[in-house]
Amino acid sequence: MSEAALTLEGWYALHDFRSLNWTTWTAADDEERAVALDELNAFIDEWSGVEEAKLGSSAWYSIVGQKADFVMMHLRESLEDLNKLETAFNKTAFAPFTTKAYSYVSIVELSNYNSGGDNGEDPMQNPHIAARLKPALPKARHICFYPMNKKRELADNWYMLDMAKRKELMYSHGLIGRGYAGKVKQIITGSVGFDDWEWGVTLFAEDALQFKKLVYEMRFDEVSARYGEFGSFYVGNLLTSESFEEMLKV
Ligand code: VOV
Repeated sequence: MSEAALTLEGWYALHDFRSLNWTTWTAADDEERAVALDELNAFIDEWSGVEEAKLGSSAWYSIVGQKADFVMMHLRESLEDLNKLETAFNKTAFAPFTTKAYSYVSIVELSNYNSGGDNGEDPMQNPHIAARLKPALPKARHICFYPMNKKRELADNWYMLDMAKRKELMYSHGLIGRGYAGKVKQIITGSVGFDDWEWGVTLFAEDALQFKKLVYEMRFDEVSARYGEFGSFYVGNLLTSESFEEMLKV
């Protein structure tokens, strides 16, 4: 049996994708729409307190294309916290104007492929590692999310490669990624046992074109070229209360 990579886990993650029901939104009167937006803003205003208390982080982006209209990405200490958040949204007067589009449940994950090995230290006490496991989501202009698997086919089975080979392959993956330092920030969340794919990939960038450049370059790297399997891609733009209200103005 091949040796499993050791993983460190941080905050639980929920990507909550919603679509707007333009028919009911445009049919509502000004008063109904104002109440709905007030309750939505009150819900969103709570996120900054959670982030300041270092108990989680949330981000809010519009989605381009027909898969969804916006996504709320939440990182929190527990699955219960995530459950409370989606329920709190569902209770707002804004929620009836939306429909559920897609969701993804996972947990921020770091694996030991690139670490030097066990040096006796508790990795959770390392501030660099802690900051990656419990990150404040960047308020970058764009987001890109997609789920992925590592292949388990007879000829190409990631899970049957030995640790040394996987380390070697992941080293090259990391090298490509490092070429995008300062341009793309990645948050890898593990979802084995939680959702339909093995990982969620969330990328943040000021320039959306860098998503295409990075994902394309990685397609030629063996980890992705041979072993990567990908789900649907969601790409979007940073939202603020002002830009969301602007988008909803009728
Ligand atoms: C933005 C750049 C970037 C950088 C620097 C980077 C680096 C690294 C390192 C150093 C490591 C290993 C240690 C760890 O940190 O866990 C990883 C791990 C991982 N990655 Fe990555 N990755 C990037 C970016 C990046 C992208 C764009 C993708 C999607 C692949 C694609 O083809 O679309 C990806 C996937 C993953 C996955 C699924 C894992 C977990 C694999 C596992 O088997 O456990 N990743 N990744």
